[in-house]
Amino acid sequence: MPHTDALLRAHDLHRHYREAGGHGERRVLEGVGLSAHAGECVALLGRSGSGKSTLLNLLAGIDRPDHGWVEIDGTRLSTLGEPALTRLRRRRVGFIYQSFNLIDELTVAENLALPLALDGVRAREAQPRCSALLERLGLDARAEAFPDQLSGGEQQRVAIGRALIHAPALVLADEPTGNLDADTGARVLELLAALFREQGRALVLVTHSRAVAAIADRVLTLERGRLRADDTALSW
Ligand SMILES: Nc1ncnc2c1ncn2[C@@H]1O[C@H](COP(=O)(O)OP(=O)(O)OP(=O)(O)O)[C@@H](O)[C@H]1O
Repeated sequence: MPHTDALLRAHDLHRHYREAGGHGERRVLEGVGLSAHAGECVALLGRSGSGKSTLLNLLAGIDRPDHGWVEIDGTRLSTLGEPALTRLRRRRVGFIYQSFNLIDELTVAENLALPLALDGVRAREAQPRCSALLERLGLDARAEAFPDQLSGGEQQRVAIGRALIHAPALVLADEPTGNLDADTGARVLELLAALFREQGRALVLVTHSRAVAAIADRVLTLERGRLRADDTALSW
């Protein structure tokens, strides 16, 4: 696979934690490599405690590896200081969380526009992008509602929009349908899959669910600190 067009590349990532009490180490990641291209969805499976969140935090530049490197859209995160890393995260990465993480005091439209506002995009430029995306999300009638007036599925649709509005290279999703019932989750997932492919982002999706992993182009399992291709996953 050519590396040049990968939006995400991670090489030989190691992350160890000191055991409680200060003796010994918990070796969570021991040589993880991963890449994702435009329009590609990679699902990460793994038992609880296998290190999925640890890996997502390294890919997002929220945490730094003990060894190895991560590149987003050709920029190696280890070359950036904290302000530049924060800027890159705001511009080039979108996050979708299990618990939606919308801001209660902001309307749907304001939540959606937040990544643009944080990046200094003027309201006049942001507005048409927000309107178009709200329509695509089926939320145009809810633009002025607040998160607590929305269903779980609607809240996650807003969160998906917020993760995509600023045209990130990479979208990281952590159990995006974990708080939704099966039907709502399936519809939200369908929308997520359609949108990120249309827009040519790379999506890394952490999940426990086989149904969720089924939207992925590749399924990888984290086990004993390493990633392995899950050959059975695509034929579930
Ligand atoms: N800051 C930390 N300090 C010490 N140990 C940690 C820290 N963060 C995570 N760990 C340990 O690393 C291991 C992996 O945790 P992680 O949260 O990455 O797993 P996970 O696969 O995301 O689990 P889950 O599916 O339950 O969310 C666990 O044993 C956890 O206790």
